[in-house]
Amino acid sequence: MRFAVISFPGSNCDNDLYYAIKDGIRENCDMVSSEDTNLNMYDVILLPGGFSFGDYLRSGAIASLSPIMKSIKEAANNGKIIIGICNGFQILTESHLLPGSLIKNNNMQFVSNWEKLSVSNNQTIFTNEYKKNEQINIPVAHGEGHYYCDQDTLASLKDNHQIVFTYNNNPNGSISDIAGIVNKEGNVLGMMPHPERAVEDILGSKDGLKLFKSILNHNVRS
Ligand SMILES: NC(=O)CC[C@H](N)C(=O)O
Repeated sequence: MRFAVISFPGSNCDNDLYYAIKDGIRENCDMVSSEDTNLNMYDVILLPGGFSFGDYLRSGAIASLSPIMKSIKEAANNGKIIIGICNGFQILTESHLLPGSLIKNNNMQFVSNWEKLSVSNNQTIFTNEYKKNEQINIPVAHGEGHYYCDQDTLASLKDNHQIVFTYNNNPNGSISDIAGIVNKEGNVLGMMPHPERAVEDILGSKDGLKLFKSILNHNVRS
């Protein structure tokens, strides 16, 4: 599989993500600028964490207007695999590739901690290596990580099993403890915690590695 990590001005987790793919699961990976427009050669597109465009306006709002976003939307509609982590999740909601939005943490503070997550849905492209309700340790680092959506959207997320990860000790006020969701079709994942920072024991956990390994079980040609 060919992976692309999209680098936006202000991304700061792009190298970590590149490392997780190259060294963690030993797959082909390129760094692609958000100013580029062609993603045809890639099977998996990764939007990293960081502070794209300084988080001005709202986190992810300006990045969602980048030249690369047209190709990302096309790729998503064609069923390619897309993952947005932290700022990447914010960019995906701002681009309406995922429902809802990320707003300021309830305590109005930046939170940087290890969090216990539950894998609420292990039947996805991203979680098939985990057990159902497996407890995993993944770090968070965000100021605008409170996932918010209206009640109809929440009901539809639940009905369609789109809630993939939940927090055991909600650090930001997210509705229904949501830490990560997929789109209805199941090919786009957004999550606030950082699996790419948990890919080897020396980092404190390698619970994030199974997320990237899960993708390899998906037949891209099917
Ligand atoms: N680590 C990150 O991606 C930070 C996300 C975002 N800029 C926030 O603080 O909410």
